[in-house]
Amino acid sequence: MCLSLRLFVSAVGAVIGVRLARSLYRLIYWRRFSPFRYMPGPPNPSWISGNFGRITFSKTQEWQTQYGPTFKFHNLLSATTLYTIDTLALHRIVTHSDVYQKAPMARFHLKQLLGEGLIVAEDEEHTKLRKIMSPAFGPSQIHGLTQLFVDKSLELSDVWARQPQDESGWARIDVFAGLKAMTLDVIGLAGFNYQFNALDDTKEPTELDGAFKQLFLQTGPRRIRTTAVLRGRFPFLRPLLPTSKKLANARKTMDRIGMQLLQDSKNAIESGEKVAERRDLLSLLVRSNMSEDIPENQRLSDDVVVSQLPTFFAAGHETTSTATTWALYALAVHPDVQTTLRAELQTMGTDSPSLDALNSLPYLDKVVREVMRVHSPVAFTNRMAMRDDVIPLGTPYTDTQGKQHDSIVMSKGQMIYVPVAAVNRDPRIWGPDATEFKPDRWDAVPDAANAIPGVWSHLFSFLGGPHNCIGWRFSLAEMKSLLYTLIRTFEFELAVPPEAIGTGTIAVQRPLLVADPGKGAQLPMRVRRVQV
Ligand code: HEM
Repeated sequence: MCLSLRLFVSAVGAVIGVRLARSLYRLIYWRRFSPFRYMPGPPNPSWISGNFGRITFSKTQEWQTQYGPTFKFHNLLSATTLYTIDTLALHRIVTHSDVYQKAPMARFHLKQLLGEGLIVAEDEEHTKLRKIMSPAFGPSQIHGLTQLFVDKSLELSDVWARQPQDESGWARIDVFAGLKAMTLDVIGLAGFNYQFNALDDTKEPTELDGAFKQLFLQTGPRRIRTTAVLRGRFPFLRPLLPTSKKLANARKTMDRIGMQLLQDSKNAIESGEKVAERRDLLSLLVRSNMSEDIPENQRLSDDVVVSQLPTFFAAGHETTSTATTWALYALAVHPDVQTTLRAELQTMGTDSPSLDALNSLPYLDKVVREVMRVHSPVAFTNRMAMRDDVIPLGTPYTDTQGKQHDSIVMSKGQMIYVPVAAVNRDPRIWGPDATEFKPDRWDAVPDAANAIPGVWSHLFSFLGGPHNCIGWRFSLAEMKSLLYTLIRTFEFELAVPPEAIGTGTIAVQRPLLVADPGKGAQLPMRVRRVQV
């Protein structure tokens, strides 16, 4: 072996040795000295996988009943993870974004997919991006986009009306697929003035659609997935384990098309012609970035602007289609609510309501809030402590030695599971019927709900603090437009028993068939035109 190769192998060996020693030290530390060692929580079934893979909503509910609102579980490689639905603790976690951030491993994976988007930025970079992007998501912008939301909802209802029907007029439709196509078309046009044409089955999928699908493919050969996990977990392995070729090609296509779209937006803005017509988020972002309010040295580079496209795509499209799918599920399971909602919507004499008109419908508003509470589309997120801290607790926990704690001592590196859906369904806040779908509960919001540190409606669905969902107004306007159009036009029933519908274990809670999860997200429904 030549000298340089020997030196290289020794250097890699030394790095691996140091990393392993550090991991071992951390493990011994967590086991013997961590403030978490006496925190209650489920037993660790495996040193390698911990409780990972078993963490479903119902499992965490079981643990909550057994161990209380604050407990620990074990993640991969037995990493201790804090679980808490204590609203005082969650307030500190989401509002102190200098201390509690997405873990480096999560950010690494997100960056691989999305580039330098808002969702991966932290600290000053995040503040800067958020300041430039916020105007694109403000109330007047969303008013302007509502016509697009309604037009696309009408297009979806035309597609559904054309589906084959039985003799009573019922069609069997996977509503999730239709809603996904609709929200894809919307995010293309509203996000970056791009026609995906997903609702038009006479058109071939676009090149950008293909690139995004490739990028966000959940599955892939086991070797590729394992490599991705190793690259995320052990940064020093990254130069030795290259990313998948398909992923790299998809990113290249996306960046190339993104640059073209950005150039189009810049040309339109500079020529001054279409400024008033261009309402897409990208054009607004470009305009905001060029405005005099933003000092030259604070402006975003083209690469960073283009990186926001996959972020809009990832964060803004399946979340809203998932939420609306669950709304149709809830309305099918509660036909009385569906009938009351339809009666309210039919009082409006137009197919094309404005956002103000949609917002003036009180029952629609209650239904949307209740869907976002019971069927929170993002069930959880994660944070890591970037430095030592103490988290106050509203409800103290008793450790396994019988000692009571009114705060949690956090060490740098401590992982936290932020249980969004569990907070929205906490019986201590919403009462014993917390898991039931009852839109009328919004006539009298319980006082305890005021403590939920969420940006919207006493709910945690869009999170709170500096990283709250920037697209919450966008999403609610789109969802209301969809429900307005679809419920006025069609009746909905489930095509399978409610127990046959489940959810996966990933953060976005898509519906799937319990008997056939391999087929992916779907919600088969019976749909027919409203009988007059
Ligand atoms: C029902 C629909 C939606 C739900 C439930 C939802 C939920 C969330 C949640 C929980 C977060 C915080 C994630 C975290 O920090 O760990 C988030 C962040 C974000 N969402 Fe949404 N979202 C929805 C729709 C949208 C839409 C329509 C867009 C854009 C068009 C969008 C764009 C974003 C972005 C860019 C972030 C990152 C914000 C930041 O870190 O400052 N979301 N969303």
